[in-house]
Amino acid sequence: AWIDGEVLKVNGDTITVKCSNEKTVTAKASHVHAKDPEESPCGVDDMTKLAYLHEPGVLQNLKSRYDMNEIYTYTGSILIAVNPFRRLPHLYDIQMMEQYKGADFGELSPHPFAVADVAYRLMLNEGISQSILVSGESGAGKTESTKMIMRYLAYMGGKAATEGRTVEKQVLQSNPVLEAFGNAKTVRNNNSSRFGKFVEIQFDQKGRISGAAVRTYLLERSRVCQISESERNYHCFYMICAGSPEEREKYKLGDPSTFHYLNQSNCYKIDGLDESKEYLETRKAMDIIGISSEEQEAIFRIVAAILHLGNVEFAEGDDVDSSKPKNEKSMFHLRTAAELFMCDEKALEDSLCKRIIVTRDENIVKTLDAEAAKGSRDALAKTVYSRLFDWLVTKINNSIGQDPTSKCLIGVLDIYGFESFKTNSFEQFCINLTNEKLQQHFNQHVFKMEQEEYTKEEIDWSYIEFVDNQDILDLIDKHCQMVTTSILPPIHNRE
Ligand SMILES: Nc1ncnc2c1ncn2[C@@H]1O[C@H](COP(=O)(O)OP(=O)(O)OP(=O)(O)O)[C@@H](O)[C@H]1O
Repeated sequence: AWIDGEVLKVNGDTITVKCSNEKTVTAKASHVHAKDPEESPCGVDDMTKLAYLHEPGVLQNLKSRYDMNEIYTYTGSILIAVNPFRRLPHLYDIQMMEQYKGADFGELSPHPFAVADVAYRLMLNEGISQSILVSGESGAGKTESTKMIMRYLAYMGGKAATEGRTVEKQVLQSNPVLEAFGNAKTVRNNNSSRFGKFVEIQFDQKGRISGAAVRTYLLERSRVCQISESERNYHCFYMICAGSPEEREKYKLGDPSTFHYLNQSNCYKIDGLDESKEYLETRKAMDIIGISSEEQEAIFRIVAAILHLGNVEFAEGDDVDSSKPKNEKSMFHLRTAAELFMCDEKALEDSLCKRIIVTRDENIVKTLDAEAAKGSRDALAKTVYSRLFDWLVTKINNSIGQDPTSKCLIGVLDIYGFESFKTNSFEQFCINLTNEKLQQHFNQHVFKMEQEEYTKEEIDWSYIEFVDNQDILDLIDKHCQMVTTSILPPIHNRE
């Protein structure tokens, strides 16, 4: 970390500093940064007001503010949020929304409501659609910030005292449903979104919410079958295991530890989270969105079926390179999965233990060995789950409904940030590439376009050095396009 100090001696490009931890250090001048001796201990609410804008200055400012419970800071029109890791309800209540309503940007303390308010006013006054990008690494607080922004927009654009399901209520209630199926506990975040989303809120000419749509990206499918230490599978699996005794009986469910897809990590509970309560809340949210009880029943049947599917193990079959369910226990889970999927048990078994190769003249059935059958089982579980997720999103969109006459919308992009694990897969590659693209968008708008404008208007300014990642993007983007067109089958066949 950076440390405070007092300069004792300057010798060419080396500087000797007496640090606040009493150590004396000699360092290269480029590694030492100036500090404003008159800087306020409370920091500044906009980084552009800092006398010296460099990394230690920015970090020091954020820390000073955080120590005073100020978790938000501006850098011009960008809002930086530092995760408080504790509830701060007073920051987000109705009185707070009232205060930010129509207030000039920068007049009040930095806040997501202020960003949402600017977007709302610009949309109303200039008739131009707006987008708010929320980015940061896992656990930084993106989803929480997105929810605040959506709450504010729902407050501003809500219809007063309307009975029943209003669009804004439906939009807000889509969060718990998406979170139940798309969020999971990770090492860094107990409620980590394992998908990206772009929420579009449409408004009529009077600025009232008239429709909405949620677009989701890159659901982490591998988690359905494989979880690392200290992590969990998607919340909905644990919720259904905590359902009422009748439901557990109906779905033939037991403790999460009895299911292979849940017991790989020895982590079942999340502190302070009551799974059975969450389950009821999710059901309630589904009611509000307009998912019928039959549909809800079908959704949870599939969730339970996936758990049973994961418990089907395979043994060598009678023929060479063939397989069959390992024992009576596996047969039970296969039967239950088939019942819940409402499909033929034999057909399900065949789909796991055999593969059909389609040639021009005939269909050849090839048996699979036990290892390959396990692969088919996992592929089926992942595919069914991701289709269930996509179906839910479509259902949410159909229920909320879009307004074909709407001219303006505000989009909020909440997409997961850079990830780097011990072992990284294709999923991390896609996530990081997306983030690089967002960074490029940011570079374009904040540096490139701004500086071009300065040059055009012949304003005297000093060029800001920034790392431009365009070369990397071109390398991957163009290379990927070549690979995609030359080798890979269409997306839906690419298990
Ligand atoms: N403004 C806030 N007030 C209170 N708690 C917060 C706030 N922001 C974040 N948190 C806490 O931090 C946790 C992680 O935040 P969040 O889920 O928003 O992170 P994220 O950036 O969306 O992470 P991921 O990319 O993993 O989904 C939340 O569950 C919440 O406990």
